[in-house]
Amino acid sequence: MSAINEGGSYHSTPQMSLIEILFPGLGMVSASAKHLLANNLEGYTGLLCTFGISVLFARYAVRYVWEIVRNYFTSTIYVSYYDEAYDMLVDWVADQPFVHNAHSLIARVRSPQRANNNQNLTKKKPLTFSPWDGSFLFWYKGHLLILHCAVKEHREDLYISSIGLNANILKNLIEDCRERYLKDTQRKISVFEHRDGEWKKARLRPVRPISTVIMDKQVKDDILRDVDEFLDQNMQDWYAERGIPYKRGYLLFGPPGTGKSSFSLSLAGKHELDIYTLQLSNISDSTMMRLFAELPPYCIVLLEDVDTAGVGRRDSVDADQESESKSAVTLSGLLNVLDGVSSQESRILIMTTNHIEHLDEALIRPGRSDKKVHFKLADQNISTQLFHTVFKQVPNQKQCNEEYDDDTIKALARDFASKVPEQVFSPAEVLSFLLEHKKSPLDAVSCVESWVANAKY
Ligand SMILES: Nc1ncnc2c1ncn2[C@@H]1O[C@H](COP(=O)(O)OP(=O)(O)OP(=O)(O)O)[C@@H](O)[C@H]1O
Repeated sequence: MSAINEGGSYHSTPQMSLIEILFPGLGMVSASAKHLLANNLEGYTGLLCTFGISVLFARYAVRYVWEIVRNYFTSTIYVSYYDEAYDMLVDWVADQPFVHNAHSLIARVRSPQRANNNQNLTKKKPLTFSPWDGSFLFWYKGHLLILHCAVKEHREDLYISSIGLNANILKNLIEDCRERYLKDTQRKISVFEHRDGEWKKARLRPVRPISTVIMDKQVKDDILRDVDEFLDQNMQDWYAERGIPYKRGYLLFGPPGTGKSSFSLSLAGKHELDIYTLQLSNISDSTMMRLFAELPPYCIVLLEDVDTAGVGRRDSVDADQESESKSAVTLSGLLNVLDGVSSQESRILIMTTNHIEHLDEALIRPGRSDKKVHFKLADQNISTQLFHTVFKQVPNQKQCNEEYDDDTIKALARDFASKVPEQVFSPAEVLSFLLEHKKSPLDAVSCVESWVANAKY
């Protein structure tokens, strides 16, 4: 251990050594102070120097003591930005009184989906503030806690610490955040996307009743029964006893706007499952493998438009090109991940495509796509049901449509559907037309022929 003597050289003393052990660097600071004063820096200059050095040292000492306290006398829970616990904690923190006194904050526009049920969202683009980049003290159930926000490359990780070596109060807090978050997100589906090679919750979508996705009744009943059966409580054991991997895959195919994505979201809502969506065109095989390995049990993995992701038929893909591809998923990479050990069990895979004919046989064989569901353009039945969806009599809206009783609506629906040519328009197109005339079913019927003529011919 060294200090500076009057001549500027270094020497060691036992006292200094002890101080240096407790506060590394203090010896240097105090020797420098002595040195300055010994050189006859008098009056205010000397005082100012001493004061400055003391302040510097005090800050250093406080930080040092704090590090010791933090490491040996506190408990800490770390919450990663990429984990859903982060969303739970941030939502809770944003509503805490200590946020008002925080000196470093981040402002976010809170989307209506993320707002609490009891929050007034009449204001356009409501703002929410949360602490950012710093440490913040607050009280929780009589305990003094510290929230530390550590910003790294535009993202922040959170740490909460309490005094004492028992982390129970911190666990209680996270559990409270979780309960509150689940209450706020009831009847909503969490949609996860990949960001920086990790899953991150991107949005909450309101649950859409499966009855509002209009398709052939038999086809719908068949797939719903299949999913119900797969998710049955005893099914995992059933699969395990027979050594069959517990996973199920569906391929939804058909023209754009026929309800493939809507059906997937409704299915997730019906079974209270989260959806993990992957855009295969902008990730590599290794990233995809890691993401699949990190999937939680019981979720839906949605691979949309698989035909556009460069995983088309093997005969149309240059073998060299496939093996060299480092930035996009390859067909063999995808097949490996769907079958491999890293692929999470107890998950439902849904692939959607507009062009089933562009997909390799290997991708759509049973085991990877256990059921293939054809989503069709609107036929008479679909057009009739869409008409009912838009003009159905809702009790508290009856006064708007009181001149139309159920029988009249039925008759108008039949009339409307007979004027829409079969297998020409997608349900999305028919729905869009009906919404333009949502105030008047009569208008919808009288305008449909000219719409058909203008739209397609
Ligand atoms: N069968 C349907 N029943 C009810 N609504 C539908 C149906 N098909 C489409 N729609 C409506 O049209 C819109 C687009 O549908 P959706 O995105 O589900 O189609 P998609 O088949 O997934 O299209 P794409 O192949 O382009 O992804 C949705 O808002 C949905 O409400």
